[in-house]
Amino acid sequence: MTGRTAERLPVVVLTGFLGSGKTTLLSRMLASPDFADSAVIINELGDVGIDQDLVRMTSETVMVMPGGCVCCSIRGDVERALQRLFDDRDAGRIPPFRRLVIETTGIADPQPLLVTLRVNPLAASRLAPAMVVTVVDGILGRDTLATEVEAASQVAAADAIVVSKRDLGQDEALMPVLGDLNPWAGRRSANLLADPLGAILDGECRAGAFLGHFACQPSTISSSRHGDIRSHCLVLDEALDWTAFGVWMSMLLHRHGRNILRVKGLLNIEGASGPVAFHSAQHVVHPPQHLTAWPGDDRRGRIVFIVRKIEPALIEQSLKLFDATAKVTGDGGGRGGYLPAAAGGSIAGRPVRRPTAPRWLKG
Ligand SMILES: Nc1nc2c(ncn2[C@@H]2O[C@H](COP(=O)(O)OP(=O)(O)OP(=O)(O)O)[C@@H](O)[C@H]2O)c(=O)[nH]1
Repeated sequence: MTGRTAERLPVVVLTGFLGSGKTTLLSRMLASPDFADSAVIINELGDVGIDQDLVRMTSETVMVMPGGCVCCSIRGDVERALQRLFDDRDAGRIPPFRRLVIETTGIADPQPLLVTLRVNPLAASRLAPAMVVTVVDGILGRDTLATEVEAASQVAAADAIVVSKRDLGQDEALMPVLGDLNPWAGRRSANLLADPLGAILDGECRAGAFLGHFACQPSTISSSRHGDIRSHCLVLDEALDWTAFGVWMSMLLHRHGRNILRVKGLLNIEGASGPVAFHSAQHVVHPPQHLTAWPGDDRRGRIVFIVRKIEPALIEQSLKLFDATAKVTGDGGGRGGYLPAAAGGSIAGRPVRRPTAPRWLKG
């Protein structure tokens, strides 16, 4: 090994379909001494990122590439991001880092990124061959693999596959499917919220053990692949009524189900002292997390939607209308009917007054 090769930094590409658990795993990694001194590049769909706000709490060197998908429209941005990271590091403008983690968007085919990392001169000279860790949703994974070509490509590219959400009751038929798709990758079943990191990422995956991994295939992707999928970020100046939001979200998922690929929000809820993190992937709504503090000075709520075949403006209009109606109706307004708790959604968990739903939301 030459002196130059010895300086090449390990790089992990963290991929996985929307909502599978990439950011959860990334946050765990960055909190671990094994991954101290990591620089992070996060590629998020949409103009306003949520992930980086959460991840920035655990790492100082986070670079975000919003607004496109790393596998198609912004490949040049990867090269620029790398250049800037190394320039800033060499000039002492950011803390020195000894490894790099790149989190792709949930709908990225990672192959073009891997090609870029191999052929870009800066990457080729400063980075070791990438190690690909693919997170597969333990509940939705099999369905997603059957319908989303990018999800299959993510699994195919993996050196290590982490199957998340074991605690929620994983689909037992998923592992054999993953084995068929990629017999070479190590596979782990995990509860990303609770398992020790060492159990999630076995020895092969840990920092420092990345050299000599795999050769990737040339890309065949075209940018039109994501034609039906759009992301949209809502920034909400005013605090939301939690009950109205829960009812609205339940109706939205009930009505538009599989075409709501992902919802992620940092919500400013009336009466709450900190933000509430909200996640759903397709029809699965995760329990909201009450955070103690906002990641920065901006206290406005923001919700990112990744949808297929839906006009994002309609979502925005209907939420605003719904929330406004809830506020006008108020507790004693008496204009709305009562929803049973089940229809009101597990979020609210109590009977709620239903504001008038826009026709677009009705089934
Ligand atoms: N119970 C449980 N929840 C999990 C697990 N892994 C992830 N989650 C939850 O799943 C939701 C989505 O996780 P994220 O880490 O944001 O998923 P992601 O892959 O980064 O999503 P995108 O950025 O949209 O692609 C969050 O509410 C997590 O807390 C797990 O193993 N168990």
